[in-house]
Amino acid sequence: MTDLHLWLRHETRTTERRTPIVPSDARRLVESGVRITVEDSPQRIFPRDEYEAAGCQVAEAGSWVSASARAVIVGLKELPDTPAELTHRHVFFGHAYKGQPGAEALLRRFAAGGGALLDLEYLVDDQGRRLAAFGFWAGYLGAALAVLHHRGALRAPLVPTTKEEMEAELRASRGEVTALVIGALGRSGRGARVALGEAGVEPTCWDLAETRDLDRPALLAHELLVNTVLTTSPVPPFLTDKDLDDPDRRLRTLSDVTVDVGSPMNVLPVYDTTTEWDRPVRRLREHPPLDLIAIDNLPSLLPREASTDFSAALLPQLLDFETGGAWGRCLDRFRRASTELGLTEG
Ligand SMILES: NC(=O)c1ccc[n+]([C@@H]2O[C@H](COP(=O)([O-])OP(=O)(O)OC[C@H]3O[C@@H](n4cnc5c(N)ncnc54)[C@H](O)[C@@H]3O)[C@@H](O)[C@H]2O)c1
Repeated sequence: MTDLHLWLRHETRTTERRTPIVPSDARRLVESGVRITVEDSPQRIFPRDEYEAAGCQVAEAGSWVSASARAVIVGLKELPDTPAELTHRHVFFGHAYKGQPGAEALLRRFAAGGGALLDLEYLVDDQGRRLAAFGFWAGYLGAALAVLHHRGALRAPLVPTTKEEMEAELRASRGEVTALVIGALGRSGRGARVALGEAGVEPTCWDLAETRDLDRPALLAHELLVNTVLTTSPVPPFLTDKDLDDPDRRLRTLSDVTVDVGSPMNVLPVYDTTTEWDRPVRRLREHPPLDLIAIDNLPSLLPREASTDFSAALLPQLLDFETGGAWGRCLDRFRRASTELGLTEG
């Protein structure tokens, strides 16, 4: 028997239809003695009935603020701006350790309330490998949208779809295109290669070895670039404004899956705002044209597939919540970030 009480919160972003725990995995947790409360959420891809049938209790959207202190609040994306003091342990993607905009403010809220961020991005094994990630589907969609746009076949606004529908669109699209995937050996890179393959495109694949001494003319000679790198220390940018102004540039479509906008790790400091589902493409240059796709919630476009894979990876970690070393590492990372900001004593 465990004392663990997980509280699955509603996501405030209206386009966020994913969930980190799908009903079938919620059932497994309940069967192992975990108590689960699920907030009602109009946009979540799995309906509340399926969670109820799995043995979860249902609560109102946003009611986590008054959940018992020992409940662990589980979500994916950003918290609402209130309350100012965060008292619970929160499991989600905080984007708070790379100096991102809003990072310090979030950590201050935890410091003020005595709560803790257990950031899913830092849930790693003892070799530092991520244990649960959406990367594959992010890369898949980043490349899929790019190739569809490049071929004049992208419809906006974007709406959530299924793998079968996306695959059919990719197969039906036509047109020669030279594509480069950077970060090709990672999860997103693999997804990008699969999507391009479905579109009949064989991309050039670069990873660490190929960017150590960056061949800029070779990069600019591709028509489509999908960036899927995950950097933990600053590296020289892959593209600068000067490259964008190069009249010989063949690059026409840039899909940045990494979207490290505003972070010192950003390898594409040639734009400063993401693009969104209603206007997924923004023109960065006219002569010659260069279009940008930089959407930071790509896997939400395939909410069922992305949630199911993510939840399957998270389940063993949740079953191991009280004893798992991975959560201890997450907590250590949070404490280190708070100490570095002078919010807590080291
Ligand atoms: N846009 C979205 O919706 C979305 C969703 C999920 C993940 N992401 C982001 O996608 C990125 C990739 O995630 P992942 O799960 O694929 O990570 P990953 O660790 O599986 O793969 C990253 C790859 O980048 C490579 N790499 C690192 N530095 C490089 C460099 N300087 N040059 C070339 N290659 C380099 C690594 O060797 C690795 O193969 C992350 O930044 C993640 O936050 C975005």
